[in-house]
Amino acid sequence: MGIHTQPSIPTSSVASYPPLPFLDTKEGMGAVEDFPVLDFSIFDEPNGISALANKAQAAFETTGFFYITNFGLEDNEVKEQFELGKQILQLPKQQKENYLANLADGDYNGWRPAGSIEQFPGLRDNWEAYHIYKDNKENERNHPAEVTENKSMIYRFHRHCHEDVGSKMLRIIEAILEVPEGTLVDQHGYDKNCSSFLRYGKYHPRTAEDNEKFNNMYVKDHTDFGSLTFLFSNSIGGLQVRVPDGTWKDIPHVPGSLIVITADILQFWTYGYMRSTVHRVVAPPAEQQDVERYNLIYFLRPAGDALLNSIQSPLLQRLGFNGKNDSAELVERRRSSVEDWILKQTAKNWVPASDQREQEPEIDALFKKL
Ligand SMILES: O=C(O)CCC(=O)C(=O)O
Ligand SMILES: [Fe+2]
Repeated sequence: MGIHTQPSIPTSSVASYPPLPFLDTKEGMGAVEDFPVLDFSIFDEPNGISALANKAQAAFETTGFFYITNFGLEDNEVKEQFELGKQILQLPKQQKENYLANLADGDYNGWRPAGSIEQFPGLRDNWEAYHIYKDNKENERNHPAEVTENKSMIYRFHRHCHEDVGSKMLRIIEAILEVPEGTLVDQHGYDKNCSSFLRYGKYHPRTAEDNEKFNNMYVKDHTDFGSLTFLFSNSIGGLQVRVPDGTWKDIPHVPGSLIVITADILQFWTYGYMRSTVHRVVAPPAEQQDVERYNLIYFLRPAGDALLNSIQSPLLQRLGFNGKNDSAELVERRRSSVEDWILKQTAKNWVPASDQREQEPEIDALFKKL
């Protein structure tokens, strides 16, 4: 059914890079009890998938947000990736410019400079990222030596996120939806043409005065565009999730965990039963405010030619998630492909701040009449 266990990643030369500042702080962090932790070590046990499905189901109905532990990568393998990201993003600007992503066309493969988008009128964002798309022919491009020299290590990590963690998570969702094995996994074959990618990100710290000008915001409220997003938890705060009563919760660091964010495609596919997580990044707590905030994220997306049409699920039928009350706009939207949705959403990042939709990700607007 498409789940492949990858061998673990060997320690490479990257391990000798200077370590990142992994700070230990509680300030600004919420309570971990608010979100479930799925222990993947039980996945292959008899009833393991249904136990994990039972644990995840309520989260999918509310925030779409939870953690995974024991996901098959050692702490030092994850740390090695953070360090590699730091190494790439510390390269001189002129060098990174050789690897610019074709952002205007919605293509993130390569370097995305800080300040690419206007966050508030006249004010540009403070984050840059280096993106590595899947190891497929159509994604080939030039990369700095830091990438090419570590290519096999990077792609093994990439594949583990996609084919192991991603497939297991999709299998759990298939169990929740009571659909045949493979219904979702098969739409995410690693060899299919899609825009899944690994992000090495870096937020440049701002002064307290600048933070105030930006309403303390690093990344405004948004949902992610693919199916699932996996963020490797680290101790630098700032990530927040919107909960059903409309308030925001700080996301606590759970050492050794992977943070899961549900993204738009799952909301489309389930007639809105599963919620695309509304999240944002604010300036980290005071004691971390001067720290460069690195992140490491895998964005899992289905094949680009898959449709936004919903899947046939006995659970959804029983619960009445059948699209009967969908707006004409939503019905129309469902006829488009995954690639079309992702490209249109990405393009919106380039809309001037004064014309941007305030406080309401488009997925909220499309589904609010349900
Ligand atoms: O940096 C983070 O914690 C989250 C970033 C994020 O939401 C994104 O890149 O889509
Ligand atoms: Fe996000």
